[in-house]
Amino acid sequence: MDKYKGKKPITIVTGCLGSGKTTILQEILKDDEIKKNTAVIVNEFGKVGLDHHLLRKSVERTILLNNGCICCNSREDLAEELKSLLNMDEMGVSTFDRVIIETTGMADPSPILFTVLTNPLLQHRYVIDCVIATVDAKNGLLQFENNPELIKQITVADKIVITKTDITPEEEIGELLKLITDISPSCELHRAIHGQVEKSIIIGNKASYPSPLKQSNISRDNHYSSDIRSISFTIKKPLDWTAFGLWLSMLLHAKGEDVLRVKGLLDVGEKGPIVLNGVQHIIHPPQHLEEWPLDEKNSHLVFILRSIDPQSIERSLKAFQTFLNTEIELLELQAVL
Ligand SMILES: Nc1nc2c(ncn2[C@@H]2O[C@H](COP(=O)(O)OP(=O)(O)OP(=O)(O)O)[C@@H](O)[C@H]2O)c(=O)[nH]1
Repeated sequence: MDKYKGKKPITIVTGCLGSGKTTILQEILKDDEIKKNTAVIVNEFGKVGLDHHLLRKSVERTILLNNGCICCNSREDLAEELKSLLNMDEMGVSTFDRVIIETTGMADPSPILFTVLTNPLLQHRYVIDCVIATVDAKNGLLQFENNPELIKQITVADKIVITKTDITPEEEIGELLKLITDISPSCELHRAIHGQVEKSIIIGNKASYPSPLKQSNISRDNHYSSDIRSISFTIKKPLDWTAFGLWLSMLLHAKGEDVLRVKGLLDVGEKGPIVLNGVQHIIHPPQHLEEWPLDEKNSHLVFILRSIDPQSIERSLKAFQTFLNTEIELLELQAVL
């Protein structure tokens, strides 16, 4: 990759919770050439990241950073992973041409840029190729109101991909596009339905980052809104999917706006699990996987909540577990701030 002067390009994919980052990566990584030459770093809240299981199906070289949020604290873990990838590449153990970093939905991506641009070794060996922000057409207007990090993501991004245009009226998309271009008049705009994008949007950009304007956004102390918590569960036995659907509908009916994200890999007694995916009031059509992405077959369920006591979710789930015909165990309770 001469145009990068021997440096390995990094693409950062950011975007609000559930805005379609993993879906785009899964699509891109179907390309054999990209799959072979790409290392993926995924940052998720909590111990039970689910996205990396799904991405690992595409690329073996998928690393989960779950020690807090990639956007805050020290980014030493990210720096260490990037160095260790270089070591493996040099030893020929696992070679790669490019890194894709998927941030959490809550992330301000600028500390990632800061890490790469200020660490002497990383600066010498990597180049930030491009920052892509996904914006959910269906939830975007609401997310603009409630999620300050979306504005940071948009201001830092070189390219914005509007997702879920298939389920959003054109007028809403128009309103959203206007907001985005008001915030970032020079960004490139693209649309994606179910992750289908031109691969050149993600791969093969020119190493133009950072522009002086965007560099001024880079700081370490940006943070996301407080009162956000995550809670995750393991579920030991197959659960009753219909009863679970009922429980979840009740929860979202009562509190949907503050259930920022729900994700699950659920054993419902079939050969493979169901991937559950919800953003606020919207539950996307569950995906039935042919097989489990890992040897371990326990169900996992993760909630990211705003202004909701996570333990109330635990109490409610446990009270309902007889109907779910299973046993729910708390895996982790994380105060994000
Ligand atoms: N209808 C529709 N659904 C989509 C589209 N893109 C993604 N989805 C669905 O939206 C849900 C969330 O997508 P993900 O790719 O997991 O979102 P994410 O940004 O990686 O989520 P986090 O990592 O939790 O922030 C999934 O159920 C996807 O299938 C789209 O263009 N149209």
